[in-house]
Amino acid sequence: MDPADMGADLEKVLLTQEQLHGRLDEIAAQIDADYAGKDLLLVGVLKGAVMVMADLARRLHSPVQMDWMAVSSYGSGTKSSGVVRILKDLDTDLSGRHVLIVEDIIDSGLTLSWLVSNLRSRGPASVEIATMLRKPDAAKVEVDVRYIGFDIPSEFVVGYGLDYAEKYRNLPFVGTLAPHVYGA
Ligand SMILES: O=P(O)(O)OC[C@H]1O[C@H](OP(=O)(O)OP(=O)(O)O)[C@H](O)[C@@H]1O
Ligand code: HPA
Ligand SMILES: [Mg+2]
Repeated sequence: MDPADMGADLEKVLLTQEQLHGRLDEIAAQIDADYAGKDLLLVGVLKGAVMVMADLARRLHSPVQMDWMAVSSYGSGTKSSGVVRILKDLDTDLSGRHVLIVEDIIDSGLTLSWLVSNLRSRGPASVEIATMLRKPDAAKVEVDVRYIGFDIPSEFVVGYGLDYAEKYRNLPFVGTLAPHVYGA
C-alpha cells in the first residue's frame, strides 16, 4: 500500500512491510526451535496484536493454539495507568500450559507487566513474551521479553495493528503521523 492511499496523513515510514515480515521469519524460526516438542498457546492482546499474531502464527510449523484477551488501562486520560481491567478473558485454562503472549508494542511496559503476573498466577508451565516493537526509552517498568522485533525511538507510531484514535491499524507498515492529524 502506498502511504498516499491514506491521504497525506503520514509523516514517515519507520519500518516497511518487508522489514516486519523479514524479522517475523527469524522470530518464528526461533520460536519453532525453542518450543520443539511442546504444546504452545499463543495469547494475543486485542486489538493491537491482531496483525502480528496473524503473521507470526502462519510462520510457525507446529499446530499452536491461539486465544485472545482484551484489556484496558483506566485512569483519567493516561495511556497506560498500570491499572488494567480485563474486558475479554481467555477461553483457555492455563494450568500446565506453555504460554507465549503476542503483542504489537511495549511502550511504558505497564500493560504487559500486569498481564504477565496475571497469567503467571493461573498456574502455567511458562509465560514468555513476543512483541513486534519496543520503545526502550519509554519504559516505566522493566519487562522481560523473550522475542523482540525492533527497538524504536519514543515516537507515537501507527500501522501494523497500532492505532491513533482507532484508525490506521490496517497500514501494512509502521510509521508516524503528520502533525496536522493530531490537530497541530
Ligand atoms: O506498554 P504500554 O504503555 O502499556 O502500552 C502498550 C499497549 O498499548 C496498546 O494497546 P491499547 O491499550 O492502546 O489497546 P489496543 O491494543 O486496542 O490499541 C498496545 O497495543 C499495547 O497493548
Ligand atoms: O506508539 C504507539 N502507537 C499506538 N498505540 C500505542 N500504544 C502504546 N504506544 C503506542
Ligand atoms: Mg492501541
